Amino acid sequence: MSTAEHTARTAGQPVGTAGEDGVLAALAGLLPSSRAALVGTGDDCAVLRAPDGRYCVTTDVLVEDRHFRTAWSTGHDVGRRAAAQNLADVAAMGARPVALVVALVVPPTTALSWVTDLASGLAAACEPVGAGVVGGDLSGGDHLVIAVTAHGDLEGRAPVLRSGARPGDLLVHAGTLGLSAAGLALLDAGAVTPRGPLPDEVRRAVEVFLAPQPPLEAGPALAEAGATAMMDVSDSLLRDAGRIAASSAVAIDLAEPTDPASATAVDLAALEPAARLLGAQDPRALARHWVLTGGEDHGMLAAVPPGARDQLPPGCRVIGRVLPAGPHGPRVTVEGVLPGHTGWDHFAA
Ligand SMILES: Nc1ncnc2c1ncn2[C@@H]1O[C@H](COP(=O)(O)OP(=O)(O)OP(=O)(O)O)[C@@H](O)[C@H]1O
Ligand SMILES: Cc1ncc(C[n+]2csc(CCOP(=O)(O)O)c2C)c(N)n1
Ligand SMILES: [Mg+2]
Ligand SMILES: [Mg+2]
Ligand SMILES: [Mg+2]
Repeated sequence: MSTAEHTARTAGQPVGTAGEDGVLAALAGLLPSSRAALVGTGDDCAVLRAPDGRYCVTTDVLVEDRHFRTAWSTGHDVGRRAAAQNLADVAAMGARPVALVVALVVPPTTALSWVTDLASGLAAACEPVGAGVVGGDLSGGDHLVIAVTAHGDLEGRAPVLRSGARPGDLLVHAGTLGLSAAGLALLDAGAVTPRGPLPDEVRRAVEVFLAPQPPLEAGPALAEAGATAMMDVSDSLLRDAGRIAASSAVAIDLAEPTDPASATAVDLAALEPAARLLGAQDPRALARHWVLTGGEDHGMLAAVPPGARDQLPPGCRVIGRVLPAGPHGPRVTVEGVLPGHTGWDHFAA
């Protein structure tokens, strides 16, 4: 279908029924392309040609009550999270973040200290990786909105796209899986209060939800190790592995997290206390659900050739394998089984 036909057919449809992919498809082809774009829309970052090389750029927005609640998160937490999710997109190209610009929409009643806390959170996330905040914009509005644009230096490496995974590759992951979703579930149920004393066994989940700490070093390290495809996990392991599968025209089979021999079994064990605190009838099943469908941990998910197994960066685990697409086309299975619910979609029906 041409973009014009697509636009005509879908014009009256609310975004709430189109789904994120539907909204992006409606935009695709209407947006002007850039002479400088080596990689345009569709990956974690665009890659632009610069006079002496190429660099990455990406943007992500945080919206009050959609991504965070001020009853749970301090300004510092939101600043760390806003930086982290963009730094993770840069790292997921195999680049090192260098500079952010930050646009803020702030209701007039917001305490100035919330905004200065936000700045200190941005600094806390950026300084350790040598990135700076070099500009932004300010507006008043009804809700807090934080839009961050991040720039990354590929240091001469080729960018690692979502589209390069090949059958035979190993699927690897660095970082946590499901902790953020567990933290959200605990806060949402009122099982913990963020600024009250947190039980030790669930502290990490709440902390990761409030301010994820992606293993940013793993991005460039995986690129150096020969990663063929990479992205950060923002919407869920299943959904984002599905994006690598679709972009690369391959199938992906994940290890079963409830199998004690699988690399994701450690995630399951870390999540079960949270599931028990929530009174889940089957804590393992809820923990498995978080591992597979929870987003916002922002770990690095990559495909690597089997020969790279011995050069994986610290903390990187093999969690699945890349297969030919087969008669069903690109898709993600868990030990051969097609999962039902897959993860977060802002515009899911
Ligand atoms: N409004 C838009 N206009 C043009 N391109 C867009 C727009 N929104 C998203 N995209 C592009 O679509 C692709 C997928 O976006 P998406 O936001 O899902 O990726 P992400 O930022 O890696 O993930 P997340 O936002 O879940 O952290 C990216 O290449 C992004 O630049
Ligand atoms: C108050 C509150 N309710 C729900 C969630 C869960 N959530 C929101 S967006 C998202 C996916 C990634 O977003 P994006 O694709 O925009 O990066 C998830 C898992 C939250 N963080 N805060
Ligand atoms: Mg991403
Ligand atoms: Mg995004
Ligand atoms: Mg998303």
